[in-house]
Amino acid sequence: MHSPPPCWTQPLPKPNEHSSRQAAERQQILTKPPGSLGQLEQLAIQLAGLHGVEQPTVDPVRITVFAGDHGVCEEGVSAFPQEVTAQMIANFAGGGAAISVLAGHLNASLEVVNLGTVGEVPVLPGVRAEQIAPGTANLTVTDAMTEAQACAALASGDAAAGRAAHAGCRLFIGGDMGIGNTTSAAALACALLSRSPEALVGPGTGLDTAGVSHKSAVVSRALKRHGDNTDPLTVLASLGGFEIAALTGAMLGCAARGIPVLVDGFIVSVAALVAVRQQPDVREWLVFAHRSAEPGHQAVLEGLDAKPLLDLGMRLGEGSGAAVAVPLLRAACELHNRMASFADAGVTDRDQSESREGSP
Ligand SMILES: Cc1cc2ncn([C@H]3O[C@H](COP(=O)(O)O)[C@@H](O)[C@H]3O)c2cc1C
Ligand SMILES: O=C(O)c1cccnc1
Repeated sequence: MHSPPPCWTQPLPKPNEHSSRQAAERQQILTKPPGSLGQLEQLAIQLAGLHGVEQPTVDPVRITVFAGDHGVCEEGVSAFPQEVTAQMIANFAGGGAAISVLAGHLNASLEVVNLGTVGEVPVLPGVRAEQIAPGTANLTVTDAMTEAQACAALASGDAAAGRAAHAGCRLFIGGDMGIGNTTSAAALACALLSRSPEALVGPGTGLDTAGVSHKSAVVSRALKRHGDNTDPLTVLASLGGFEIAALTGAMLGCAARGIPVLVDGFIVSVAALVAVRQQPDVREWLVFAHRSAEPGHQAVLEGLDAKPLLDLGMRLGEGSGAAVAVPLLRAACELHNRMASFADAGVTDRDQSESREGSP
């Protein structure tokens, strides 16, 4: 009997309202016009509530990249061949991938979880072999995963959240690697948001216009086969991927353990959408890092009522867009924790001057 990890159904913790209130009050006494640090103020207050402290920090940061292959690649939906998934796992371990460089630059710990690739992956440092199958099934023909496989992937993600908690991490970034996964993510988003493939399918790694049309038709066939079921586990198993399901499990697992998640681009946001449909309370634990250039991302962000911090035209995945936003979260915390108050710095506050002006 396979079942999803406990975070799939158990109540998730709420942010600590007392700490957010304390942090909001602190923002009012720092030596700046109230609100002048814009979104950085809201970020510090949100992180304070999530960590249950007046003065939050996001370090140490954990980045976990989940990798898996997609059976739908046999429909010709990616500009790149499927063997790239396994090759990139080796590149993550070797330090040459974008996310490897960013993790080193940020002093964040990086782990890679291989959930199953067509190409063989040797034993590599930093790569966990958690093979479910050598890839999902072709989702135009049959369910991408059995429910047992989807549950195994959710559990892998939850276990990654558990390792991050055990290591004392205060911020989690999930990344994706899987050639063909923009097709799976678009199909999931169409099913959950009741949108047409034409609205959500994009070029992924670089399809031309004809390629995008073909990919839309592939997603249409998948949706026809799937039907109108919107149960999150059913949709995930039918149209998802191992790495997408693991990302969903990781986000729920992080919320369950009180770890905020910095959400990357299109793929990770779709995994977040699945998580939110299952457990709406997970939403409060998510900070959205960037808007991907993959056109479907905007609709997914709207479905999550999310306003991302950055819009850099990035469309890589791997957790790279989230990694790039880490310095903003660090800056928000540093400013919040280290700026002087009006009283401590001997700077006249607005109310003080008003009361002086008002006095006879
Ligand atoms: C060298 C390389 C590195 C990547 N790193 C992330 N992706 C990203 O692109 C893929 C999704 O796009 P599509 O659906 O068009 O295949 C995923 O593997 C995603 O992680 C990469 C893609 C390539 C080619
Ligand atoms: O935004 C993403 O996550 C993305 C976009 C294109 C290709 N891979 C990932």
